[in-house]
Amino acid sequence: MFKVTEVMISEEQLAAKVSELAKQIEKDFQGEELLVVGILKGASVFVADLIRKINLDVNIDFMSVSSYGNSTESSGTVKILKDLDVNIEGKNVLIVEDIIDSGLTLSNLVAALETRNPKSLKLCTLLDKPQRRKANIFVDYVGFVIEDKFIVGYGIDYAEKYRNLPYIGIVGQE
Ligand SMILES: O=P(O)(O)OC[C@H]1O[C@H](OP(=O)(O)OP(=O)(O)O)[C@H](O)[C@@H]1O
Ligand code: HPA
Repeated sequence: MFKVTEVMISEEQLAAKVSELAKQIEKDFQGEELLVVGILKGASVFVADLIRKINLDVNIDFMSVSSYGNSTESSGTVKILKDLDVNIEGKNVLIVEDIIDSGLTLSNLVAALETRNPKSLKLCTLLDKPQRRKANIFVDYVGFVIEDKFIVGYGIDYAEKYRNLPYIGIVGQE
């Protein structure tokens, strides 16, 4: 039976990091407009907290993409299940993810969005698991670099469960 066996990142630590990331983003985009794009469903909680700490002219949108079929393929195309509502040509775009693992989702998504000619395209992730990386991507804003443990909470699921936990927990065998 799988259960959440340990807290990896507390609610307080998450809140402090979200504020810190928001301040960096605010500084980098002073005087600019910003389109924040949350990747469903995992990033929904993080993006909701993050935008409320960014004191800039911010618009938000969401995308839903399917997981890559073949995990050994790093240059495939991402299947877009829900596209952006707006045209990003000439806009500053910040993609917000909950976690980067192999990096395949994000690298394929970046390749797809670059063809639409945004003014800038930056990446933000709450969690980064570099040990599992298969695609080489540069991430502009990283919350926490974590070890290779299966985690849940704060939007992140295990079989669609635990997204509503207010902290990041480790899933283990009971
Ligand atoms: O770096 P990668 O190995 O590509 O993995 C990261 C992706 O996996 C998770 O999404 P998931 O497909 O589980 O969908 P969800 O956000 O709806 O839970 C996460 O939200 C990232 O989008
Ligand atoms: O550790 C994880 N937990 C849940 N979903 C994930 N998707 C990539 N890594 C993870």
